[in-house]
Amino acid sequence: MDTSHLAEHAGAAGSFFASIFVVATLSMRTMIPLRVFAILTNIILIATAVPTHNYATLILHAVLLPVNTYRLHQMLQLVRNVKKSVNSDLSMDWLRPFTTERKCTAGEVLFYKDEKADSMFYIVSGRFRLVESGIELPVGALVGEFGMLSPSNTRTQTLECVETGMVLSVTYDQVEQLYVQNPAFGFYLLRLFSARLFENIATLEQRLAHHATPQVAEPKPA
Ligand SMILES: Nc1ncnc2c1ncn2[C@@H]1O[C@@H]2COP(=O)(O)O[C@H]2[C@H]1O
Repeated sequence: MDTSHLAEHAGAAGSFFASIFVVATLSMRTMIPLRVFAILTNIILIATAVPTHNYATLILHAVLLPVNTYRLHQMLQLVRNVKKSVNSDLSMDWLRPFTTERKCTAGEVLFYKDEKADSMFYIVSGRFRLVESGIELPVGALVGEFGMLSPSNTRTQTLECVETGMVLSVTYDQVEQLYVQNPAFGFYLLRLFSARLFENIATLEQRLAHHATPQVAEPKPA
């Protein structure tokens, strides 16, 4: 039986469906649906390349399929870990693949107040202190997000290393990409930012109230 006609039809149908999936993939705005559609496109093109003996397409999509699958797995893991962090304030180890290590020695200043900001830090070890407020940041804390979200993109405080340690730095460009791709990460950042903002407002209110309290004069001895 001549199967060449069947192979031709399978190839044409496959190309038609693959074209639809390519358009769908390229029109996806977020990373997870984009990878899902890319994987479906790879599978269709592999399946249709076999009967038509289109080996170039077969090899290309056989290479792209594991790449897309791995990237999808990474994204899903990221979203899962971010959700855990949002719910229970767990460690942010999931951020590690997107960061650069930086060693800090005691006395070193990571950034100064009012300086232009382009990255945030995740504290891995050592001790770090915000100079103006005196707040000591624990291991596992993320610091430097105000610089990204404030209109002037400048630091609101100075960060000093008190005891030698290590931080992971992540650029705002990278954070913006994660923010757009993962609404859960964006939500985590907003919660962190607003919690600290409220804390700072409460501290300022306390200071103001303290200064506004009328000083009661000591009664003079008779
Ligand atoms: N109340 C707070 N507690 C912990 N960290 C804070 C607090 N307020 C500000 N910060 C951090 O201090 C950082 C100083 O640099 P940024 O302004 O870029 O970002 C700021 C926040 O990440």
